[in-house]
Amino acid sequence: MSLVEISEVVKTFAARQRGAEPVQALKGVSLSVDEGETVAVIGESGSGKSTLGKAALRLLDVDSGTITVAGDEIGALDAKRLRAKRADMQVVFQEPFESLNPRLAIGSIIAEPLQIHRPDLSTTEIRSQVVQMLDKVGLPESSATRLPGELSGGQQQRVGIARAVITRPRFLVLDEPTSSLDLSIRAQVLALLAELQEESRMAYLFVSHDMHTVEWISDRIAVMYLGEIVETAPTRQLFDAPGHEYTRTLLSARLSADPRERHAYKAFSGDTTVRQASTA
Ligand SMILES: Nc1ncnc2c1ncn2[C@@H]1O[C@H](COP(=O)(O)OP(=O)(O)OP(=O)(O)O)[C@@H](O)[C@H]1O
Repeated sequence: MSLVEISEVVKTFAARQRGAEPVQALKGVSLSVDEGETVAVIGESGSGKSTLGKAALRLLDVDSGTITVAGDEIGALDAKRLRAKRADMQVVFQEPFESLNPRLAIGSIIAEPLQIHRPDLSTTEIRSQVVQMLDKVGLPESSATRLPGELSGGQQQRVGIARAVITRPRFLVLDEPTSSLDLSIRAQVLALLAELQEESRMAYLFVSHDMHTVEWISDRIAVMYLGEIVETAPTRQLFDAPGHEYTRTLLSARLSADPRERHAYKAFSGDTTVRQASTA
């Protein structure tokens, strides 16, 4: 059994506008992630990638299906056990600044998960772990007293990563963690994520629309289209010999979430469901 087992997950959202149809964001999605493995989820905007990432951590409840993380079916946990389980499964979002409290010093932000999950630790122990963590993510110790707004985007994302891994989770969801960063900084942050994974054997579910990023970081790739996984394959195999026609379109278009580039999909002529959707 894999560290993370997602099985037949269905999630429907009520329509955002009155009178519109509900959105079936996940239509029976199954996916597994092993210890030490990075599985990327790719697909165009609105295909359900973020919903899958959130469901995998029970940041939202699903309609049906099961998600097991390190032996616990997270949908079945009561509030107290779910809270404890959060030490084991964490998330890094796309916009570091939006996910950091602008009024808290960096040291306090990174310490917070430890204060919640490790009440046995003394203030001195927590402080020492925060200092070690700053070093590990490549930030100077002096940044502990700074506010998020005083750091660059890349440094802010290092803080987001430090906060996510300080409780030594076994499973990390990374939702476009480098999309808001400049290319050179992006490479550094990806290298940091790879290094952390190598040390701790964390399982990564890596949501992205950037083919270059996923080619570099992932072991396997799941391709999502309109709430379904249409193909899962080892990264090299997916790039060299994509099995599904939609994947081929994604690769040739070097998918962008930018709607102005959506016209690329008009060229797609895959199976009926996909063709109908791409021209809708
Ligand atoms: N809270 C919500 N209420 C209603 N609809 C939602 C909600 N969250 C997501 N959706 C819809 O569910 C579908 C999947 O959204 P999701 O954000 O998972 O896609 P995505 O592939 O991550 O897209 P992006 O790359 O733009 O982040 C979309 O049609 C979206 O509009």
